[in-house]
Amino acid sequence: MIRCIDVASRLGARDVLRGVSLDLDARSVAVVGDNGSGKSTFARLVAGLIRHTTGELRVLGLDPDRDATELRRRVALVLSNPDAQIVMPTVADDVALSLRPARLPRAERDRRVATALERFGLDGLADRPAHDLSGGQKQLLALCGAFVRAPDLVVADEPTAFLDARNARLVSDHLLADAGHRLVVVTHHLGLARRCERAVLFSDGRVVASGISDEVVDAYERAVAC
Ligand SMILES: Nc1ncnc2c1ncn2[C@@H]1O[C@H](COP(=O)(O)OP(=O)(O)OP(=O)(O)O)[C@@H](O)[C@H]1O
Repeated sequence: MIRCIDVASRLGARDVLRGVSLDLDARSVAVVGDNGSGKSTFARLVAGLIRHTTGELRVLGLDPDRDATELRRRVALVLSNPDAQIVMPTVADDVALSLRPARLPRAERDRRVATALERFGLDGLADRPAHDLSGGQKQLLALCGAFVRAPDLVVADEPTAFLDARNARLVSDHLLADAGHRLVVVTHHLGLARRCERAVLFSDGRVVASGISDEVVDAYERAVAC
């Protein structure tokens, strides 16, 4: 799913990621580490939002430099702040916006939006103003907008950050569901990280551990306890 060979990312005057080499072929990968360790930068690289400076990167076999359009079509990004992702006035219109690039016939677009809203329990809220939703409902709306496109890879950056335990569980269940997509999730929620197949631990812009998620999270917890 993701292959990095000695990848570096320089943002402004800073080398934010350095010497990142990874070969990840799991259905779900958690990205963990301290604040400022480079997790979000890694997520943005994988989603094609920013370019790496040196090294070789492949995501779903695609080269983000050469295949940027294809990468954006196949990868959906979900951020921790759902307000930042709401563009359209109503819930249904906001989800439909994600399908605009697909140029579907109106009936097909409406059908897919309705199915997605139902899947995320938002079908009763289709005509509500999107900004009036609760924090948890907005995060579900952001997920809905990502999943309606049937992406091959979902990259989620702290998707449970503002959620209560119930909604965090709901969002995690949707992200981890076996629905034909792969997942890369940046999270400080180590329970969610442990539910992923693999995990990567970042420290100061470098990968310091990668492998079975329980083992990587154990290593992180030991490092934090020191
Ligand atoms: N556009 C930028 N220009 C310069 N420095 C940046 C930029 N974006 C991020 N950084 C720096 O890169 C480092 C890593 O940031 P990043 O957001 O990837 O960390 P993170 O591990 O996701 O942190 P957190 O857990 O706090 O969200 C930080 O020191 C940050 O200040």
